[in-house]
Amino acid sequence: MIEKIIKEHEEDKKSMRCDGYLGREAKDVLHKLLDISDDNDAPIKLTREHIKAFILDLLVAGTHTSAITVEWALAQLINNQDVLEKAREEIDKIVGKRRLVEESDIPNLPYLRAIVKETLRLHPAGPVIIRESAEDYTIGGYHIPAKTRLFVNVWAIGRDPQHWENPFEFDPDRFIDNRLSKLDVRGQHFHFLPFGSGRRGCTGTTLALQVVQTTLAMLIQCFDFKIGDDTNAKVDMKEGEGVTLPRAHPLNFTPIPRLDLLPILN
Ligand code: HEM
Repeated sequence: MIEKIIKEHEEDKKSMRCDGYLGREAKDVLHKLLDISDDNDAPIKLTREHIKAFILDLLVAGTHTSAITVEWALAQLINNQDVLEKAREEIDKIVGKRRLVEESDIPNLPYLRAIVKETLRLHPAGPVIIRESAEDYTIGGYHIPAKTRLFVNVWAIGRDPQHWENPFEFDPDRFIDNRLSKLDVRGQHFHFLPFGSGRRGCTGTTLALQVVQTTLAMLIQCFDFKIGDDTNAKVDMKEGEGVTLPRAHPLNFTPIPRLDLLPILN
């Protein structure tokens, strides 16, 4: 599949179909990688293998993780209707009902951002991060020899009662109205590491946040969510198995439009 996409991009390049070649379409990241690989003066020679590995990395690391985070967030919102209502009020007040939420609205939607943080705390799509000790070290009374494989349980840290009040409650307000409001997702606070930390931390954090926050905001803005016929039905929150902490069961619900979508989409 990736070979086919690369070949199509090479054709674009030959027929000068995109921006910088002829000015019609913008170049995407693959066009730019091909440009670099054709550049004989580049400090590092980018091979086809490098390009394939890079694209695969983005697909593997970037798609399922973001999709699962949106799915867990929706499940939590369906089970916590008061939180859903509050998020909807915020979006209706800041964005209104005549246009869709856009990425540029996100800085003005603190409660929505808190919902995503709270989702990442309880359901980190990277539940375990892995390191190797560079040298001998003693920490917390444990001696760790050099070259030991270390597993950091991000999932358990996010639920640790020593760091979180009512850790099992889905409570986005914890990130708004107390000392946790400054708590960031980018690995500066070691009791909250949804994107890891340090030089091997997630390179896609900014993109992931934009995608997850905007997607979730649009869903909240446009739909009510109904499970079966019982208005009080709750979503089963059982976790499944897998490196990205998927749900045990797919999230099945009926989206009920709450806005007149056609004029908005037009
Ligand atoms: C909600 C979505 C995402 C979550 C929760 C997430 C989480 C993580 C975590 C926990 C790590 C390991 C960090 C560490 O070991 O310190 C990681 C690594 C990585 N992520 Fe993400 N990620 C997400 C989305 C993305 C996206 C959208 C991309 C790119 C398109 C991406 C690209 C990567 C890459 C390339 C690495 C490996 C970095 C390295 O080893 O140097 N991730 N991610």
